[in-house]
Amino acid sequence: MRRAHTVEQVRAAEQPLLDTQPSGALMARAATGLAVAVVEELRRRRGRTYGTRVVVLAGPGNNGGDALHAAARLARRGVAVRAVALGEVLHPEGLAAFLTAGGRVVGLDEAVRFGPDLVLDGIVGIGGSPGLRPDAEAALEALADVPVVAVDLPSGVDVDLGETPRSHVRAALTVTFGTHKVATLVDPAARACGRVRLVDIGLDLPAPAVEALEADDVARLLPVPSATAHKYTRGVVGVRAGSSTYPGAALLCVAGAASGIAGMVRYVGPQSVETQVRTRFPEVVGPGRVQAWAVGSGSDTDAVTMLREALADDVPVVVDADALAHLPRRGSSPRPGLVLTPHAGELAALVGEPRADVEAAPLRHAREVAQHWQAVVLLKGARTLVVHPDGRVRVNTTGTPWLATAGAGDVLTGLVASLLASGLDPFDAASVGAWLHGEAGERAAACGTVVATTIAGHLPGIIRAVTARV
Ligand SMILES: NC(=O)C1=CN([C@@H]2O[C@H](COP(=O)(O)OP(=O)(O)OC[C@H]3O[C@@H](n4cnc5c(N)ncnc54)[C@H](OP(=O)(O)O)[C@@H]3O)[C@@H](O)[C@H]2O)[C@@H](O)CC1
Ligand SMILES: [K+]
Repeated sequence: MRRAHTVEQVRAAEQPLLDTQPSGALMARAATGLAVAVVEELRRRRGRTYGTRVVVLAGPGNNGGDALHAAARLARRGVAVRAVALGEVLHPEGLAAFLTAGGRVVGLDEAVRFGPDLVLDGIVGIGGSPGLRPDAEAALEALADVPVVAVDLPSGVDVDLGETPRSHVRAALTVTFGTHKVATLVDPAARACGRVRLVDIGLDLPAPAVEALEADDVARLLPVPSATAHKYTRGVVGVRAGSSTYPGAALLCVAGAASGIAGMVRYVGPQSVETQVRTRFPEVVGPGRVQAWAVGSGSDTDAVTMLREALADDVPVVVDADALAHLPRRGSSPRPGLVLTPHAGELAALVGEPRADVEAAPLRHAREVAQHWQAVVLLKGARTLVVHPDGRVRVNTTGTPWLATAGAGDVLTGLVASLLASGLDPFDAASVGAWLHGEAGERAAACGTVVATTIAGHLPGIIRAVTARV
C-alpha cells in the first residue's frame, strides 16, 4: 500500500524525532536520499555524474535547506552546483554546507548561462501555500528547458488537496520525504510530480489521508473460491444495463461482471438486448436473486426503471452513467451499499458545477458527493478516486491513457458489481475493481491499441495472476 499523509500529520510525526535526535539529523537523511536520487537522474540523462551541472532554486525554509545540503553532497561527487536565492534569507546550515563544498550563490542570468543539466526545486515544500511568487516564476521561466527534480513536492501545488489552482513547478521527478503527500498521489497535482520517489526518514505515521492499493493488497482482498464453494456461495451479480439504442453497453457491463469473480451473472433488460447478451455469453442467466446489481450503463431512458427496480432489492448497487441522474434526491434518507461511478462530467451534473471545476478539484468534489449521498464514489479519471463517506480515500495508480476509450467504464461497472456480489464491501470493491481494470488496460495496451472488449478480455488473466501471489 502506498500511503499519503497531510501536512499536519507529517509535522506531528516529525516532532518527536526533532525533539530526540541531534539537530539536523532528519534533514541529513532527507538530503542524502535526495542526492542519491539526483545522482541516478543525472546518470539516466547524461550517463555520468562528474562534470554535470545542477542549479538549486532555494527558498527560505527547510525545503531550501534540503536542496542546499543535497547540492553540497553532489558537489563532493564532482557535480558543479550553483544556487539562486528566492527569498530574503537561505537556510543557514544548508547554505554553509553548500558554500563549503564549493557551491556558489548566483543571479538568475548567471544560472541560465551556467547551462544546468538539472534544476533542483527547493523553493517550498510542505510549508508552502499554493502558487509561486514572481521571482520563482521568473526563474522557472528562464530555466524552462531544463528538467526539474522537485524536493518533497513541486512548489506551488496545494499539498493536502492535490490541486494546482495557481502557478506551480512541473517536475520530471519528485523526491518526497517520509511519506507520500496527497499531492503526490492525487491529480491534478500528481501530474506535476513526474515520477515520484519516496525517501524513508523514519517517521512513525498514523492512518493515511489517502492510500493507493498495490498488487499485494489486491491479492489479499480478492476473494478466492474455497474448496467447498458453489456458484451461489461465490455470489450472484445482476446487470441492468443497455438499451435498444446502446446494446453494446450491456454486453460490456456483462463482460466486466463475467470476469470470473462471481459465481453467476444475471441479465435483466430489453428482450432484444437480452438475446444478444445470451448469444455472446451463454453462461449468463435471466432474472432472480442477486447479491449485487450493476445499473445504468447505456440504459438511456430505461435507466429510471432499472434503478428503481435494483434499489428495491436489499443488496448493494453500482450506479453508473444514465442512472446517476435518477439517484434519489439529496437529503432523502441514505441507502447503504451504493457505489456511484461517474466520470467528471457526470459528477459535475450531480453537483451542478462545470466539468472543468470538477477536473480542477476532483478530490474535493468526490468528497462532497460521497457525503451528500452517503455513498462510495468512484470518480473515473487518469487517477481514479474512490471516496468513502466516512472520509477514507483511495487513489488508483494502475492504468494507461489508452483506457480513455468508449465502453471502458461499462466494463468497470460490471466488474465492481461482481466484487460486491462476491462479498467485498463497497470501498474495497470499488478500489479493487479500479485497480484490476487499470491493470487489464495496461496489459491490453501492451498488445496493441485498446478497446473496451480487450480490457474485459484481459481481466481473467489478471485476476488469476494476482490471486496466485498469495
Ligand atoms: N521539519 C524537518 O525537520 C524536516 C523538513 N524537511 C523539509 O522541510 C520542508 C518544510 O520546511 P518549512 O516548514 O521550513 O517550510 P518550506 O516548505 O520550506 O516553506 C516555508 C517558507 O516558504 C515561504 N513560502 C510559503 N509559501 C510560499 C510560496 N508560495 N512561494 C514562496 N515562498 C513561500 C514561507 O515564507 P513566508 O510566507 O512565511 O514569508 C516560509 O519561509 C519539507 O517540505 C521538507 O522539504 C525535511 O528536511 C525533513 C526534515
Ligand atoms: K519543492
